Amino acid sequence: METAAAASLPLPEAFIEFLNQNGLDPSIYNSTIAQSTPRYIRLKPGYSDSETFVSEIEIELNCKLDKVEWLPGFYSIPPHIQIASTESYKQGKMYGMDAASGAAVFALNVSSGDHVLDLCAAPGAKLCMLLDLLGSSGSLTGVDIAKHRLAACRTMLQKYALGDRCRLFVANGTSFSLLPLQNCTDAFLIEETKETFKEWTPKRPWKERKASKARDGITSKLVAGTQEPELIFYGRHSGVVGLTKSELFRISCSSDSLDTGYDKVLVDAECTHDGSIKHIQKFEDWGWDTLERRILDAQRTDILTNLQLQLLRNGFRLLKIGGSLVYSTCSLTVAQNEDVVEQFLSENPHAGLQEIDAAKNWPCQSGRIPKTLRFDPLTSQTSGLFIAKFTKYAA
Ligand SMILES: C[S@@+](CC[C@H](N)C(=O)[O-])C[C@H]1O[C@@H](n2cnc3c(N)ncnc32)[C@H](O)[C@@H]1O
Repeated sequence: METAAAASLPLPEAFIEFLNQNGLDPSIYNSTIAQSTPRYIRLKPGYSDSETFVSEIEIELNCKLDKVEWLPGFYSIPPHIQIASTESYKQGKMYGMDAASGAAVFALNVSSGDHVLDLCAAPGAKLCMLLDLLGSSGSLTGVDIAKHRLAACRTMLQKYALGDRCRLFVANGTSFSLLPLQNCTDAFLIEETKETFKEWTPKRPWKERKASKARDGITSKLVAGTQEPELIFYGRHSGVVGLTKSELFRISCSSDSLDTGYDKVLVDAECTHDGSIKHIQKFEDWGWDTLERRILDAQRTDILTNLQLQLLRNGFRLLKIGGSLVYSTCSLTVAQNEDVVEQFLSENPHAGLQEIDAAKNWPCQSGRIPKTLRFDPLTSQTSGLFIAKFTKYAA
């Protein structure tokens, strides 16, 4: 039956077989669904409940904003509406962000004062939302292995003056070990003779730029985790200002019996992006053979699932006892989601899945493991996303 329905879709047979193997309905990749799925925008807190502001945006976009009742601050707009040229977007009062992605951030339950780690942070849509939820206390540490992507994230933080409590590291998330600064700063006596971090400025001395350029060449060799994380941005209240370099890097987690750590960790892992219909549709232009290489190749999937598991393990290692970790991917395959969760739980007796309370009103379904969630594009009217939330019972 499924294959017959799928035959009418412009998808290669190998992809349809892949979907069937993963228990996915090929009809979700129907171009009609892609065209009818709305776009979502997130309004900055302080603006999201202002009727005047909503009306202003409606005039700017020349369309009606429909409030997403199940997700605070989110509105849907017709899929063809472009937001990038509007003043509200340019001023950082409105962001383009899929509602399912917003749900992954919301699931983390970030509150003011939390120390949050975003282990796969670039290009930063979720990081910006995390910072908005954090408000004026706590801290956020963003990590990504791709320097150019994290640099784009930094540009956004600077442009919208969002990064006051944030620091960004180019580093391998599978081995990143730096703890939030609040745990150790009190213990330091900052010696005046040592060079300390001054307030961040994009204009760095020539000597520093040269050193950074030399490091760029080796960023791609971060894989084995031997490379020191590279701090590419820090805000005035991120805890970095006033520390020496050795102090910054000493605050690291070296033992497995960690009783301090981050209150909240987001692992929005690298994946095949097959849950995004818009992404899959791009292969019509890129060529279906590219899709076979990037999504269907078993060897690549093995490498990816291994990476996802390692990111989850390390994120959990850096989580404090009683803290929460959200693992999310925009893949709908079991291998990158439930299998990773199952494997992780089997090796971590101190990890448990947590119910996502807010999800009772969300348009999603349970994953194959109870308490995990799947946003399926067909029923949720969002992009596809998998979410699992863990807590740490002991070190
Ligand atoms: C799904 S994207 C993250 C999207 C991001 N959370 C956002 O909301 O904009 C996955 C990210 O993981 C990063 N990544 C891949 N391998 C990594 C690793 N070993 N350590 C840290 N980041 C990694 C990629 O560079 C990519 O930016």
